[in-house]
Formats: sequence, structure tokens, C-alpha cells
Amino acid sequence: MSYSATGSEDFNIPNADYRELDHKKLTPMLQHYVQVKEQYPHALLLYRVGDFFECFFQDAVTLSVQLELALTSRDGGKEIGRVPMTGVPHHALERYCPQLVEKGYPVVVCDQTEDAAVAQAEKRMVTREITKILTPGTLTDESMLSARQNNFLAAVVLAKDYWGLAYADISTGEFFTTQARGLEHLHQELMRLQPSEILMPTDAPDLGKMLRPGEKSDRLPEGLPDCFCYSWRSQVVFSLQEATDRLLSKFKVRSLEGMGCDRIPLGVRAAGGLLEYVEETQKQNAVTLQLLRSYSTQDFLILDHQSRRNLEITETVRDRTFNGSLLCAIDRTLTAMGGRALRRWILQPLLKVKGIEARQDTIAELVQDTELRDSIRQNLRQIADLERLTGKAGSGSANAKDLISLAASLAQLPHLAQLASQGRSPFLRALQTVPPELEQLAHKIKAYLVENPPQQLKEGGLIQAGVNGDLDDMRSEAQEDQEWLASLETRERERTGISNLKVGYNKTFGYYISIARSKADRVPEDYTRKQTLVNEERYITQELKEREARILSAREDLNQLEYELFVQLRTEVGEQTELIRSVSRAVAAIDGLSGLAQVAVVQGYCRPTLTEGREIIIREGRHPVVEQTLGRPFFVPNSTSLAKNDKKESTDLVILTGPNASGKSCYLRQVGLIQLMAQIGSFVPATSATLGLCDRIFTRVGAVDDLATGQSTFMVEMNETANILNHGTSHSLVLLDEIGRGTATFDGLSIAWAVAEYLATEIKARTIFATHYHELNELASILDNVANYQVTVKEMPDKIIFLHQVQPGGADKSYGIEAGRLAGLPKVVIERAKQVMTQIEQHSKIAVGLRQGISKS
Ligand SMILES: Nc1ncnc2c1ncn2[C@@H]1O[C@H](COP(=O)(O)OP(=O)(O)OP(=O)(O)O)[C@@H](O)[C@H]1O
Repeated sequence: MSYSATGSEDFNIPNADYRELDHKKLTPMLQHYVQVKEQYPHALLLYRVGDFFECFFQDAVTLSVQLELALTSRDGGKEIGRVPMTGVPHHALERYCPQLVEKGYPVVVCDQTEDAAVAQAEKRMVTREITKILTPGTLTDESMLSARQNNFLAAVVLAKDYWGLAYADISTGEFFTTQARGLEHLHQELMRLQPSEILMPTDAPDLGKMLRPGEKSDRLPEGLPDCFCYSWRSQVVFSLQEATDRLLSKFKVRSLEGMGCDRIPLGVRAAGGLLEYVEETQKQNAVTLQLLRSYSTQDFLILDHQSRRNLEITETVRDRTFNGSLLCAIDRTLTAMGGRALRRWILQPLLKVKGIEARQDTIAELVQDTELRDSIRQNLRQIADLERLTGKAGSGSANAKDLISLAASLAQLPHLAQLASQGRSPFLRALQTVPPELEQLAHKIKAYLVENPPQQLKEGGLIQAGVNGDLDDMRSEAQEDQEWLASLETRERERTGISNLKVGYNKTFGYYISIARSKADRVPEDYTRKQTLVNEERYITQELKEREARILSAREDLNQLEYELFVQLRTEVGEQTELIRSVSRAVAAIDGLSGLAQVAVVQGYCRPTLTEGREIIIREGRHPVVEQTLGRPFFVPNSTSLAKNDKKESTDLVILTGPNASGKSCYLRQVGLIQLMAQIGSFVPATSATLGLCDRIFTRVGAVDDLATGQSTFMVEMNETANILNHGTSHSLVLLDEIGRGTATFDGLSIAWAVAEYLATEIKARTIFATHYHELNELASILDNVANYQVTVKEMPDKIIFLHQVQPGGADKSYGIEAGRLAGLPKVVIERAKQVMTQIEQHSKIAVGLRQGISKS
């Protein structure tokens, strides 16, 4: 029996399933708990009771398992008995919620919305309301988000082989949609975006259920990755009509044409469904999304998930850390917005020379003008995350410190604009004027709020003097009250003759007069004793109580007025969200580009020339990550020349041989990374480079068993190779590091040969094929567009020196046996291996010739 999506059902625990209980017999509080729970049966409900947020019934069991907390129980009602309960202290909510959401549990927080003492005095249950709904894709709290990474919520609509995909980051407002064909393509797009949550329309009954990463389900369409969270949503909100209406009314437009969505109905349906989810989960926060924009996956270089992984673009293959990735090596951005922009660029390299050159021009300008670059970067250091701060202001969750930080950042913009005006390139020009409204807004915030406001918004101390006349009057009255209290102390000391008499205040008893117990016999008759402590007695007087009522209600009014003034200001900031975000985008771009300029200067990169042709000509190229790890002087640069325009010499496919650890993989990846960097507009680690644009970069690098899908090393390798042969074009770059090693030598060699031949003759993709099969060197004598290269080593009597130099020519021998000797294999084994090799070589001379008589189909 399925009970709830919230995990590990355990019906051995009595009363874990609330549905089996007679709700009327539950205590009033638990009846309310169940009412709220029934609205969100698939979320974990955290319910405020005193100083704790508690879960009851099955949720309590789940919570205790997931957070390793003690499972306790509570009286559920006279005829019910004890029911399971687990809780977390209220102040620890922010610590625990992210853990739960990360594990794929949606969380609903039901908090007390009034002072419990008031309800207690009136002998009724304290009022509680849902204050937060947290799901992985709809987080907005900074503490739960990674500053330099987007947090995407996605929605998918499938119609046979076609699909629509919408995604949004509700903390920054980005909102995009697209439509295309082929599930494999959708798989790739999702892997690029790495959404925290994907919404899927379904007609199944358990709407709202969330599939956690790795969880299996028959309802997840085949071909979609199971490494994400999926939330099942009603199909109704994904219908074209409802989705269209929702989008038109949200963005207050008459047609979808302006968003470029009129011809992508599946994209519209996905976007509408996504918007409904945001509205549903963010009732408390008015989320400001930017106008929906459509895009085409064909506008960007395609880098499938495998290749992104193999080239270690955003994380390393071995331990999946950021350190050691390309992004880490070239990210010198100084703002969170710039960091996110660079990550987006690197995952979406461009396909048009014009767009690439616009970025290059700006980098070039900043490379040349050190002073301008330094000043801009100095300025950027002082700019906070405007995109997210303004989002918080718009949704009403920003506090006063957030607004101060926003104002300080906005105040930097005119200076940044003035610096940008010294430049001529497109991205600098885009920043030259900062809308005057933003400057005024910064001034206003600074004039309104005190310099160092408290975190709390309802306890006063936020607004400066002189902002509001009423507030100033109330403050001077409060001041008078303070003076009255001080004078009361003096008066009473004189009257009683007790020199250490004090006037004090606490939340429970209000104002009191405190007297040391040793002096208690001198207390006047009009004092009423209120509380006895170890060393002191506390009293009140009629006069003090009367004054207290006035002071407290005045203070409440004062705090309320401050809060209202703050909310007004925050709303004003929220109204400028769109403007602030458009400037933020320009700032993010300048940050990304000045960071790339910085790394280009420090690491000695060059500006590549991009062409519409096919050539890949790199002089003295370096691997951007390895050279930083080894240190520049220790890295041996190598050149590359593929598909030169001069047809006679043109090489499409390079067979690269060389002993183990000589540097084949490093060279292969270096070429891929240089091409990728060039297509995001970056300068590249080389002396010079002329690069024809690539439509795709494919890599096939030493596979590991894919235990999760039960595929062998060899099958993984063959799948990846099939993908390359089926999708590669003459404008693709193909990097193959060993093919056919996972099977018998002759099988492997035969497949490797056939693949290389097909790539060189049919696809004519620019290819580097690293291999230990030097038999493949034969191909170069048969095909004009194949060339042999080797990574050289120097053989010494007792060791091999790796020169890491790539030079023309095939390796005439392999060093496997030599490596075995150096590793300490017994002499007799080495000698025997040499004998066997001589025998094999004599009997296996390859004379394959060219493919004949087999048609492509
Ligand atoms: N151009 C270079 N300059 C300096 N060091 C290099 C260079 N290329 C590679 N290396 C160093 O050599 C090591 C081995 O390189 P790599 O893994 O590319 O070898 P390989 O030929 O692919 O080996 P195998 O055939 O065993 O896979 C790298 O970790 C790197 O430190």
C-alpha cells in the first residue's frame, strides 16, 4: 500500500498512518495538522509547536530516518493513544530544510502567526498558517542556493517524438522555453541545465508526488535521465489554452508572438505549466519572472553530457570536484552574477562568428588596457548579487540589510558606467549609461535606512531620523518616556533612600522596580511585589503600570510605522526589478569578460581567429588546466593542423600513437578545450589559432563500466561510438581516445579501423584518434586526409623519458613490454613476451586496403 511520497513507510509503528484514524478523535491540534497535511499529502509538513517544528505520523518516521533524529511520540487523543512525533528546534529550521530538500523532499512549513501568549490568554489554539513551501526547484533563500550557480526549475511536455521544455530560475527571474524533436536531444538539454526539479504533466491520481533522484518509476518516459527530481502535475494546467491564457495574463501581453513562442505550442504548454507551479508554491512571495524568451537548441554548439564530462568542463571526472575543471581554471569573475553567466556561456558555446567576436573585442580591449581592466575589476568587487537581491525585494522577502547592500551596489554603477565609457567594444558600450532612476533609488535607500540595520523588521531601529514626521514625533515621545523612567529611578532612590534601586524591564512582567532583598524592609507601602529572585525583589507601582501601558503601545505603534515605511521602500525597489536586472545582465557580462581578459593576460592566451571554414590550426597550444597544475614552464606546448584550407595537404583525421602516459589524452583534450573556449569568445592557451566553427564536439574517452544501467565497458564504448558516427558532420570535432580495447584484440582493431575509415571518408569530421593499435598507421598510406602523429619519448637504458612532444609520424613500436619491465615484471616473463610479440608480428601483417562493395545504408 502506498502511503505517501515522503518515503520509508513503516506501518509497524502504531498510528503512523493518520488516514486509518478517526480524525474526530484526534486532539484539536492534530486535527488541524491533518487538515493541512491533506492539502499537501506528498510533502513533509513541519508544524510549529512551541519552540519546535514537529512532524507527526509517517512524516515523523521519515524525518527521524532522514535527519537521524530520535523518534518520539505524543498523545494523539484519549481514544487514539500515542502517535509518532519528531521535531527540530525552530531556530534550526534553516539548517534542516535544505538537507531535506536536497534529498528530494518537498517541505511545507506551518508556523504560528500570532503570539502564543495571546491565544493562551484567550484559552484557544494558537493560529498557524503555511508560511513556506520549499521544493528543490523553487528555493529563493540565499542560504539554500549556490551563489555562482543557477537553480533551475524545468517543465517538460512530450508529444510523440516532439517535446517542449521550459525552465526558470525564480531567484534571478530567468525564464526560457524551447521546442524540438528527439528525446535524446531533450536528454542532452536537461543534462546541460541540471535542473533541481522537473515538472511532468500526468493523468495519474497521485498528483504532487515527487520522484527523487535515482528513484525508479514506470511513469518516467524512457529516455529521460533519472538523476533528477520529477514532480507530477495535473495535465490540465499544461493544456495549450490554459497555458497560453496564464502566460498572456502574467506578462500582460496580447499575443505570444513577441516572446517568439507563437509557433512552439509544446514550449508554451511547458512554460504555462511551470508558471502555474510557481504561482502555487510561491503564494507568499510575489515572484518576479522576466518576460518569457524562446530559444533554439540549434543556436549553440552541441556538447553532449559524455563530452562535457570527459572534457571536465565544470567538474572533474574522478571526484566530481570543481577544482581541476576548465571552469575553475578560467573563472576569474568577481560577482556571483558574473560567475553564473560564465557557467552558462561555457555550457552553451556559440555558433556565430559575430557573437563570438563581440565578446572577443571586449576581452581584447580589456587585455590591452591594464588600467581600465584593473579599475573595472576593483569596482566589480563591490557589487553584490543584484539579480537575486532585487528578486527578494520584489517578492517581499528582502530585509533591511539586503536593501542596504543593494543600494551600495547600485551606487557603484555610475562609476562603472563612467569607466565603461572609456571603451569602444559592444559590451562596454552596453554599460555606458546607468538609468538615473537606479541612482536615485540608491540615494533614497541610503537616506531612508540606518547604516547598520538589524535583521528583524518588526522591532524598529530601521529608519533614519528626518524621513517621516510622524515617526520623528513618536520617537521624541519615546525619548521622553525613557527620560521619565530615568527620572523615576532617581526619584524613587531619593524617596526610599535605597541607593541601588533600579528600574528594569522584561518581556513577561513588563517594567518593574528592583530592590536588593536585604533592603526589602525599606520598601514603601505603595509598592506591590511581583516577583522574588535569589537576591532581589521586583515591585510595580500604579504610576509605573499606567505609564508602561502607554510606553508599550507607543513602542508598538512606532515599530509598526517603521515596518510600514520599510515595506513601502521595499515595494518601490521591487518595482524596479526589471530595470535592475537588465543592468545586472550587462554587469554580469562585463564581469565574465574582464575575468577572461584577466586569465588571458596572466596565462598568456592569444585571440583566436574564428572562421566559417573547417580548419583547426593551433600553434603551440596548451591544456588550460594541466598547464596551471604543472606550472607554465613545465608544460610542453604542441601544435595542431587539421583540415587546412589548402586542399592538397588537408588532414581530417590524425592517428595519434605513443606509449602510455606520454600525453595522448592530454593533447586530445587540449584541442577540444581550445575549440570550446574559442566558441565562448575566450582567448585560448596558444601562440596563435585559426579555428573553423564546430557544430559539435564529440569525445570518446576510456569508458568505465556503467553499473547503474548494467552496461559493460565495451557496450558503453560502442554506444558512444555509434552516437558519434550517427550524428557527426564535417563541421564536428571528434576526439577519440582508444576504441575497441574492451574486446579481443582483433575485434577491437577491426572496429577501430572501420570507425576511423568511416570518419575520414564518409563524415570527414575533424578527428584525432589516439590509439595503441599502431596498425592503424597504415590508413595514412591509403587515405590522403589521414596523417600519423606520435607523442615522442626518449629511450634510455633503464628508463623512458617522456618528452610530451607531438610530432609527425607513427610510433614504430609500442612500449608496453618496456613499461612492464620498468614496473618489475619477472625477467623471464618479459623475455617471453618479446618472443610472443615477434611471432604475432610475423603472422599478422595487415593489408586491409580500402572499403569496397559496402554501401553506406
Ligand atoms: N604537453 C605536456 N607537457 C607536460 N606534461 C604533460 C603533457 N602532456 C601530458 N603531460 C603529463 O603526462 C601525464 C600523462 O598524460 P596522458 O594521460 O595524456 O597520457 P596518455 O598518453 O594518454 O596515457 P595512456 O595511454 O596511458 O592513457 C599527464 O598527467 C600530464 O601530467
